[in-house]
Amino acid sequence: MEQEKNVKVELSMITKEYDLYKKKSDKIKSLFKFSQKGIPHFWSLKGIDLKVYAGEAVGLIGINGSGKSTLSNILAGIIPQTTGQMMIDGETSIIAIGAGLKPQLTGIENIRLKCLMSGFTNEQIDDMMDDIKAFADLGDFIDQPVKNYSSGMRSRLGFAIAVHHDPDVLIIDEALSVGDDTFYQKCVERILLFKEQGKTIFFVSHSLPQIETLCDKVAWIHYGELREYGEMKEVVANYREFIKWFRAQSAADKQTYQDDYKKSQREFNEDKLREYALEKGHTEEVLKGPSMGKMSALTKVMLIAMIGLAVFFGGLQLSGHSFRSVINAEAQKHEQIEVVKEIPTGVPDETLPA
Ligand SMILES: Nc1ncnc2c1ncn2[C@@H]1O[C@H](COP(=O)(O)OP(=O)(O)OP(=O)(O)O)[C@@H](O)[C@H]1O
Repeated sequence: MEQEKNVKVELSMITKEYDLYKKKSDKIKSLFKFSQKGIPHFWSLKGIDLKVYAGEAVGLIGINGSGKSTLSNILAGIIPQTTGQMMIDGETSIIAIGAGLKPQLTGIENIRLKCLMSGFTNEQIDDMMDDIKAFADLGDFIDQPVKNYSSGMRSRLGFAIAVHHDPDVLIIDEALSVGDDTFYQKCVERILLFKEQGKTIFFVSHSLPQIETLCDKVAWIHYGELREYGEMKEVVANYREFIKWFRAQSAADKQTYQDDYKKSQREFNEDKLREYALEKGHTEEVLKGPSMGKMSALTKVMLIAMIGLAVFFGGLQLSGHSFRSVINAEAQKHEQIEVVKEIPTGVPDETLPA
């Protein structure tokens, strides 16, 4: 029975909204504006619900730009969702081509860096190093900077590091599409072993045969929406039908279809999201996001006040009088006995009387 299974990942109304600034300076200017009016928005994800159990491998499919990588990056904690709730039971690790690898560092240095960042000690890394090197099977290239690697070699290194981290949730974003057959087989075996161990796998791929080999369930993302989620065979069959239908359309009709969906992603907003959430039986609570999504008006007021104070004190300093000396001059002028001693300007002022 499904209820008895262990829920590993639960997403409720996950959205990702991007502000489409024309210039970098517009982004800075927006920090000082209280209204977001006039800034075009784009909702890459429009409220994704997903419940995944231990030991399941879930394929994420969809046409280009549908939101697969956005979702996998949110799952991996690389980017925050704008709104929505995400529960992940355990550690996640993502393998995407080159993700998280430092191009200037060698393969060995990248292994050490990523392992240290994940909390392993140098001794533990020494113990794991030979296994990781063997899995990556890069020969002498392991001592070369990663910037000299092909995409397949980067994928090998990323895969080797990630599987040795032994994550509870493994996210593979197109990383298998660039490897050769031998490496692909090795990864497939490892992924199947992970499944047996009750780990959860998200697998992003345009290759339906790969999805069919590895996945139990499939989430079909379509222009930011979860169009279908269910048993692999059924969803893949429906997706194939859609692709066939889409390819049969004229160039003009394809364009209109895409334009309409993109328009709806630009015109999506909080009201529509609320309506959609309630329709799906969620409460308002679920619409909250991680607080880092957007700056609130209060945060903006505080930021502007702090910048104002910095400019004010900086101005006093620049004009040759520190804030402290101005206060003391004022105090002496009014024959006050108290000497202001400790107003922290951060800059020592030798001109002050002791
Ligand atoms: N930083 C960003 N700013 C604005 N829009 C973005 C940003 N990142 C992604 N997008 C948009 O979000 C949508 C989803 O992108 P995403 O990369 O998740 O799609 P995808 O399904 O992984 O595509 P592909 O199959 O081509 O890799 C796209 O329309 C993309 O243009």
